[in-house]
Amino acid sequence: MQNIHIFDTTLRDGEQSPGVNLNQLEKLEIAKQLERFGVNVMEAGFPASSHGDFEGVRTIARTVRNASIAGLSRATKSDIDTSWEALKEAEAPRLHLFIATSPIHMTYKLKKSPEQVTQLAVDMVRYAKTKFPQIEWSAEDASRSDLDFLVQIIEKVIDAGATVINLPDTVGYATPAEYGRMFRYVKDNVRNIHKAILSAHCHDDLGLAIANSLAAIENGATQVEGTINGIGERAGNAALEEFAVALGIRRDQFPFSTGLNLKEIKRTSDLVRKLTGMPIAPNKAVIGQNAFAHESGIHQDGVLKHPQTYEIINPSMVGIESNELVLGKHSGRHAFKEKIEKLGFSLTEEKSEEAFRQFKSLTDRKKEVTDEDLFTILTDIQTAVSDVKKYELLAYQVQSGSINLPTATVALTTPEGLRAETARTGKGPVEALYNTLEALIKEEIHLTRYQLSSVGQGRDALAEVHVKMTVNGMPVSGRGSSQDVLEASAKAFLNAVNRVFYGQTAKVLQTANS
Ligand SMILES: CC(=O)SCCNC(=O)CCNC(=O)[C@H](O)C(C)(C)COP(=O)(O)OP(=O)(O)OC[C@H]1O[C@@H](n2cnc3c(N)ncnc32)[C@H](O)[C@@H]1OP(=O)(O)O
Ligand SMILES: CC(C)C(=O)C(=O)O
Repeated sequence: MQNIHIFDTTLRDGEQSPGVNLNQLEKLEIAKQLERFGVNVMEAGFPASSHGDFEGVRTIARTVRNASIAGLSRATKSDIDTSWEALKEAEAPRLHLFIATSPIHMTYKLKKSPEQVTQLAVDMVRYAKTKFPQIEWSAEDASRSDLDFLVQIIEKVIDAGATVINLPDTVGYATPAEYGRMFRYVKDNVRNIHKAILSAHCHDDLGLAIANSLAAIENGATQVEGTINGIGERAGNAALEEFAVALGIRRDQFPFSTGLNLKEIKRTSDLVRKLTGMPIAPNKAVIGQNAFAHESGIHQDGVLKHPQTYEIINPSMVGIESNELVLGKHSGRHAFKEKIEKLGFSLTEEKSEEAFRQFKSLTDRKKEVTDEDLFTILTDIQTAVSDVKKYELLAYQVQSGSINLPTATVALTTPEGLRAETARTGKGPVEALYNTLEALIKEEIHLTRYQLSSVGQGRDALAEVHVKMTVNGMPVSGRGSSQDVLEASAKAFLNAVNRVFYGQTAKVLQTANS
């Protein structure tokens, strides 16, 4: 059976989703989970785009050992040099070099003729080959490019040393038949194509990203690129979990295998959702909340009689188990540590102790502590930046009702280590709380998005808040969780503000300052 290489770009194209900005610890946590999921290549970022991205890529290159690490680069020597500096310590570094090949991109964006683009592509692949063992070359906007021009330029970049040829549907314009035809044409007409792997990279503007990826592998592609939860520019990229499950369920139609461990899908998806703050539609295929729910009587009757009447995917295939009850009030450190490992976390002694403290405090307030609760606590602790000065919540109180004006009182420590407290009113309890926090933090803050969701089900579910805001004009996001909605809201607010004080938001800082 033909094996398909999986190239994950959650940390690069996925991070290009509007409003998503991951710090280094968050990127690293996702990278480690992608490694567990079994991707062959992970694109860790675009090193030349900012200092923060450079550091993020370098950290991942130094840490992840079981996947090739790629970095995106324009066709310029300085982008290539920066990428090499970020990637050189990876086990299997890969440069992802791109340049657009469609008439519209060459004429209006690059302002170059096809001959100039060809020369630049060849020169830069040759230059990159002096550093990188693996070069993936992408013909940006391939699906709107002239096929014979594609054939010519691909032959030349392979001769120059490219080992992977990626043909992206950059703007999600292609239909499956067209996209498949392009791969067939390239496969049949590029003289030296046997020296390279052909790769598909699809966007979902017309909702065809998975259909197009499948058409590509039916026509010669042996690598597929995509992101977890389908996040990415505009309507997003091909969702890798959907692609993997489509192959798993319809092997009769698609006789291809991957090295992915499908049981890691749920965890990978949860982690990406949590850290990016990108919500998942309940009806999203494979990982949406309703993907395995049956509401109507006739369906329920069928499923009770024989699950496969209405259920083509067994939830356990993607790591969704029935909500397991875990550890309680009387559990000790040994059982807790074993549980941490089972959930896939590897914490330092200090972080493990902090997790145990938070777990114990939760068992005082919550009847049932589930795996989902623990996953939330552990993710927050694992990605918390502990060694920087920041704002910390000491205490808060909010009074709210239909008669009095909602009023919040907050006490916090400032990055200088001082205690500050004040009170403000608002139209509702969250606004009162945020007005108070704004009054305490001497920066110009504008909240642009507030999103509240619950982790798990039931009256005592944890609240999770994601916010987006600008701090002194810089866009930044934050998240917080707690059993108390207001505490989760305050934590999310401070988490966003604290990112500004930590170097990992360099990408955001640079963009805003430029
Ligand atoms: C399809 C894709 O997803 S491609 C990847 C897109 N991702 C991103 O853009 C995210 C990161 N980008 C960034 O941080 C910034 O755009 C940077 C740092 C890379 C560049 O910033 P700036 O130098 O300010 O340039 P800006 O983004 O405004 O314009 C891009 C320039 O690169 C050129 N360019 C675009 N693609 C390429 C390429 N593949 N090779 C060489 N040059 C290119 C453009 O023509 C333009 O050049 P010009 O200034 O001579 O007109
Ligand atoms: C850089 C390339 C591969 C890309 O992201 C696209 O064309 O969508």
